[in-house]
Amino acid sequence: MDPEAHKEFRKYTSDAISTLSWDAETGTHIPFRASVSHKHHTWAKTYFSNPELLLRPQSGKEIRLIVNLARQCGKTIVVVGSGHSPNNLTCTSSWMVNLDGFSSVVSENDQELQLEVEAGIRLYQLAGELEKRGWSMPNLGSITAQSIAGAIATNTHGSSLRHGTLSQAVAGLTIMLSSGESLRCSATENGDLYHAALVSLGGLGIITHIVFQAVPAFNLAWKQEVVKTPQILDTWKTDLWTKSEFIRVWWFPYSGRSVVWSADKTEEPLRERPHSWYGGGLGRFSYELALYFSTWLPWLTPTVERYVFSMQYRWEEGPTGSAVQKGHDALTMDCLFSQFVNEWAIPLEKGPEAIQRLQIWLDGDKDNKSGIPFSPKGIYVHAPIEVRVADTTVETERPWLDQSCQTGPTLYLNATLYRPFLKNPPEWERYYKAFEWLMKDLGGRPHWAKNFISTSKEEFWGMYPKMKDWVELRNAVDPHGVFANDWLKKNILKGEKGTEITQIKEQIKKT
Ligand SMILES: Cc1cc2nc3c(=O)[nH]c(=O)nc-3n(C[C@H](O)[C@H](O)[C@H](O)COP(=O)(O)OP(=O)(O)OC[C@H]3O[C@@H](n4cnc5c(N)ncnc54)[C@H](O)[C@@H]3O)c2cc1C
Ligand SMILES: O=C1O[C@H](CO)C(O)=C1O
Repeated sequence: MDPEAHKEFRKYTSDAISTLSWDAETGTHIPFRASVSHKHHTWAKTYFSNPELLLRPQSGKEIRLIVNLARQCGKTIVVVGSGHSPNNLTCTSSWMVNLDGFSSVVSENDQELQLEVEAGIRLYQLAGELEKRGWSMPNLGSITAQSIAGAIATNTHGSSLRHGTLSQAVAGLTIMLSSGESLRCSATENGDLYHAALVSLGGLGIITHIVFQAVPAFNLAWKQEVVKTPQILDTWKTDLWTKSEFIRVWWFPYSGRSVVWSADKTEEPLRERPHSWYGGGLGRFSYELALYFSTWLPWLTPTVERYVFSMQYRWEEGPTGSAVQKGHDALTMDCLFSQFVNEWAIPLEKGPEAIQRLQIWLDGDKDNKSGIPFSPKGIYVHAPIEVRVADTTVETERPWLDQSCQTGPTLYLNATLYRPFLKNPPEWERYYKAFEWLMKDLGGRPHWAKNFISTSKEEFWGMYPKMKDWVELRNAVDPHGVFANDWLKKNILKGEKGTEITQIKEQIKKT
């Protein structure tokens, strides 16, 4: 941007901030945290964007001020939680809002074990607030860095056939629409908006409050064991997914082995997880370095993965670690460093076929027994492929954009590819194209937050029976398109047009 244009731009946006912070009711300026032309990137540094303004409101009044001004000035708003979505869902050149400063507990209901919180609260903060009260989150994914609103907006899940996705623990929410109006929603109040907003993709408004349904605090006794992968397939329909409350499987396609992690609630005393040099900084750095070299010598990848597997776990079958930890500590893990993650939800019963066909493909796919119409030649992948489940057989209405299987329990296959020192792995797009072809062949739908690369707007409309309802409701509650952000326009919204941007001062005087 040339110096004159940049000077003009800074004046325009400093006007915006001074206008933004003016509170007509009190005739004073609200102290406002805003930064001009912010540099945003996702956690994994997979995507970058340059929002014109990053605004960090600390109160509901400030949030309403921002929404009203954005509407009046034809700006779009993208709310960013902790920016952990690996795709470009939170990228924008317009206004970005972050609620890290809007993260307090509002009220609690001891009888119902419910906590109402401001929506910027991070999961680890929420876990701490619940623990103070002797409560816990019923289920969790791999980390707790996300904001609660951000985690549910893309339908974050854990791995248990006795729990659904995290959205299932949301008993109610309050959403501020582009009109500036706030609506409380639940299964019995504004039910349609509630089911649309439970997986909102940031497209309906700013979720300002969430009523979280907790459970009594619990500790988990967990163990992990190395098994030959065929054993996973043999026990798929018997007790693999039912023998414990929480179960996740890490599949190592070059080792012929998988690790089964299982956990159940316990009264036993806490017992720390085993430490090894491999699990610390040195092990993590040595893995990243080895993967970096394998980006130059891809054929080395299987050897690296087998070495890392034997260091991290063990080669022969059998137990490889156990502990007793608080629920939210046991369920989370170190997800290492920058990565692409391409995760799809398919019907649980299709799991063995998915794993067998992908393994055949990765082994070279002689005679094209996998049925995947792309060559695996020269493609080497990283491990593990995460194999996780959710109980999506609940009778109550599901979130409209819930990517889980609608007719029974769901399997999630997560094809993680690491980016050692931010370097993309070779042939990653060819791998993902083949993986996604297989997932679609098995009736799958991609995780909204992750790095899917070959699903069109038309395909999404075919995948989701409630998509038309969701878009119609979205357009009805946001006629000005304040929350019709770039990602939604590219992936979901048909024929959406943004509004013209006019001068902020003149705009405010008129209203
Ligand atoms: C290391 C790592 C581990 C992960 N583990 C798992 C896992 O185990 N299981 C799983 O399913 N996913 C997992 N994820 C994905 C992650 O849970 C989701 O991407 C989640 O959406 C990120 O939450 P966030 O707060 O960072 O939201 P962001 O990525 O910042 O935003 C996500 C969406 O939420 C919207 N949003 C945020 N706040 C609000 C608000 N207040 N009102 C309205 N919209 C809002 C944003 O606009 C955006 O559309 C993982 C990601 C990483 C990087
Ligand atoms: O998106 C995700 O990243 C981690 C894997 O590293 C995980 O479990 C996800 O889900």
